[in-house]
Amino acid sequence: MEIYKEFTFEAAHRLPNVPEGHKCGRLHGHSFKVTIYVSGEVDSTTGWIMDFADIKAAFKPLYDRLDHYYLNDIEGLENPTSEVIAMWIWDRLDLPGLSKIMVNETCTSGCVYTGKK
Ligand SMILES: Nc1nc2c(c(=O)[nH]1)N=C([C@H](O)[C@H](O)COP(=O)(O)OP(=O)(O)OP(=O)(O)O)CN2
Ligand SMILES: [Zn+2]
Repeated sequence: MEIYKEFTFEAAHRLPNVPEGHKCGRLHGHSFKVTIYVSGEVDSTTGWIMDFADIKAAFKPLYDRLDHYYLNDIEGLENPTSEVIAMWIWDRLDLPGLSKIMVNETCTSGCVYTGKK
Protein backbone atom coordinates (compact mmCIF):
# COMPACT_ATOMS: atom_id res chain seq x y z
CA MET A 1 0.00 0.00 0.00
CA GLU A 2 1.06 3.59 -0.47
CA ILE A 3 0.41 6.68 1.62
CA TYR A 4 1.12 10.29 0.85
CA LYS A 5 1.44 13.69 2.45
CA GLU A 6 1.04 17.00 0.66
CA PHE A 7 2.97 20.20 1.32
CA THR A 8 2.81 23.66 -0.20
CA PHE A 9 5.63 26.13 -0.29
CA GLU A 10 5.91 29.59 -1.80
CA ALA A 11 8.99 30.40 -3.82
CA ALA A 12 10.34 32.45 -6.70
CA HIS A 13 12.38 31.15 -9.58
CA ARG A 14 13.43 31.67 -13.14
CA LEU A 15 14.61 29.10 -15.64
CA PRO A 16 18.01 30.23 -16.94
CA ASN A 17 18.31 27.76 -19.82
CA VAL A 18 15.07 28.42 -21.71
CA PRO A 19 15.23 30.08 -25.12
CA GLU A 20 15.40 33.87 -25.25
CA GLY A 21 11.95 35.38 -24.77
CA HIS A 22 10.47 32.31 -23.02
CA LYS A 23 8.17 33.52 -20.22
CA CYS A 24 9.83 31.21 -17.68
CA GLY A 25 13.14 32.96 -18.16
CA ARG A 26 11.65 35.88 -16.28
CA LEU A 27 11.50 36.01 -12.49
CA HIS A 28 8.17 34.66 -11.25
CA GLY A 29 6.72 32.74 -8.34
CA HIS A 30 4.56 29.73 -7.60
CA SER A 31 2.75 28.06 -4.76
CA PHE A 32 4.63 24.82 -5.31
CA LYS A 33 2.92 21.63 -4.16
CA VAL A 34 5.07 18.68 -3.11
CA THR A 35 3.48 15.29 -2.51
CA ILE A 36 5.62 12.67 -0.81
CA TYR A 37 4.66 9.01 -1.16
CA VAL A 38 5.74 6.15 1.07
CA SER A 39 4.99 2.53 0.31
CA GLY A 40 5.06 -0.41 2.69
CA GLU A 41 2.98 -2.85 4.66
CA VAL A 42 0.25 -1.81 7.05
CA ASP A 43 1.35 -2.64 10.59
CA SER A 44 -1.27 -4.82 12.28
CA THR A 45 -1.04 -2.94 15.58
CA THR A 46 -0.84 0.69 14.48
CA GLY A 47 -3.00 0.19 11.40
CA TRP A 48 -0.67 2.39 9.38
CA ILE A 49 2.39 2.17 7.18
CA MET A 50 3.91 5.20 8.84
CA ASP A 51 2.57 8.11 10.86
CA PHE A 52 1.92 11.04 8.50
CA ALA A 53 3.71 13.15 11.11
CA ASP A 54 6.92 11.21 10.43
CA ILE A 55 6.76 12.25 6.76
CA LYS A 56 6.23 15.84 7.84
CA ALA A 57 9.17 15.70 10.24
CA ALA A 58 11.47 14.18 7.61
CA PHE A 59 10.58 16.83 5.04
CA LYS A 60 10.75 19.80 7.42
CA PRO A 61 14.48 20.59 7.05
CA LEU A 62 14.09 20.65 3.26
CA TYR A 63 10.82 22.56 3.43
CA ASP A 64 12.57 25.20 5.52
CA ARG A 65 15.22 25.60 2.83
CA LEU A 66 12.62 26.07 0.08
CA ASP A 67 9.76 28.08 1.55
CA HIS A 68 9.88 31.81 0.69
CA TYR A 69 13.28 31.55 -1.03
CA TYR A 70 14.59 32.33 -4.48
CA LEU A 71 15.20 28.77 -5.60
CA ASN A 72 17.98 29.59 -8.06
CA ASP A 73 20.18 30.65 -5.10
CA ILE A 74 20.01 27.18 -3.52
CA GLU A 75 22.88 24.79 -4.27
CA GLY A 76 21.63 22.17 -6.72
CA LEU A 77 18.64 24.26 -7.79
CA GLU A 78 20.38 26.67 -10.14
CA ASN A 79 17.97 25.48 -12.87
CA PRO A 80 14.86 24.92 -10.73
CA THR A 81 12.48 23.06 -13.01
CA SER A 82 9.87 20.78 -11.42
CA GLU A 83 11.99 17.82 -12.43
CA VAL A 84 15.16 19.21 -10.81
CA ILE A 85 13.25 20.13 -7.63
CA ALA A 86 11.81 16.60 -7.38
CA MET A 87 15.27 15.03 -7.76
CA TRP A 88 16.76 17.53 -5.28
CA ILE A 89 14.20 16.54 -2.65
CA TRP A 90 14.57 12.82 -3.39
CA ASP A 91 18.36 12.94 -2.99
CA ARG A 92 18.15 14.70 0.38
CA LEU A 93 15.09 13.18 2.01
CA ASP A 94 15.87 10.61 4.69
CA LEU A 95 12.65 8.61 4.69
CA PRO A 96 12.37 4.80 4.71
CA GLY A 97 9.91 3.52 2.11
CA LEU A 98 10.04 6.68 -0.01
CA SER A 99 8.46 5.63 -3.32
CA LYS A 100 7.53 8.75 -5.23
CA ILE A 101 7.72 12.53 -5.18
CA MET A 102 5.30 14.72 -7.09
CA VAL A 103 6.04 18.40 -7.64
CA ASN A 104 3.34 20.70 -9.01
CA GLU A 105 4.22 24.21 -10.14
CA THR A 106 0.69 25.09 -11.11
CA CYS A 107 -2.72 23.40 -10.96
CA THR A 108 -2.08 21.93 -14.39
CA SER A 109 1.63 21.13 -14.51
CA GLY A 110 4.10 19.10 -12.56
CA CYS A 111 6.20 15.97 -12.48
CA VAL A 112 6.38 12.62 -10.74
CA TYR A 113 9.75 11.14 -9.77
CA THR A 114 10.26 7.56 -8.62
CA GLY A 115 14.02 7.63 -8.41
CA LYS A 116 14.52 6.85 -12.10
CA LYS A 117 15.71 9.75 -14.26
N1 LIG B 1 8.99 20.16 -18.15
C1 LIG B 1 8.88 21.40 -17.60
N2 LIG B 1 8.37 22.40 -18.33
C2 LIG B 1 8.24 23.62 -17.78
C3 LIG B 1 8.63 23.84 -16.44
C4 LIG B 1 9.20 22.76 -15.71
O1 LIG B 1 9.57 22.89 -14.54
N3 LIG B 1 9.29 21.56 -16.31
N4 LIG B 1 8.44 25.05 -15.89
C5 LIG B 1 7.89 26.06 -16.54
C6 LIG B 1 7.63 27.38 -15.84
O2 LIG B 1 8.29 27.43 -14.59
C7 LIG B 1 6.16 27.82 -15.69
O3 LIG B 1 6.03 28.71 -14.59
C8 LIG B 1 5.14 26.76 -15.48
O4 LIG B 1 4.73 26.28 -16.71
P1 LIG B 1 3.28 26.33 -17.39
O5 LIG B 1 2.55 25.08 -17.06
O6 LIG B 1 3.53 26.60 -18.84
O7 LIG B 1 2.56 27.55 -16.65
P2 LIG B 1 1.23 28.32 -17.05
O8 LIG B 1 0.56 28.71 -15.78
O9 LIG B 1 1.57 29.44 -17.96
O10 LIG B 1 0.37 27.25 -17.80
P3 LIG B 1 -0.92 27.40 -18.72
O11 LIG B 1 -1.71 26.17 -18.38
O12 LIG B 1 -0.44 27.37 -20.14
O13 LIG B 1 -1.62 28.67 -18.37
C9 LIG B 1 7.53 25.93 -17.95
N5 LIG B 1 7.70 24.62 -18.49
ZN1 LIG C 1 7.75 28.66 -12.97
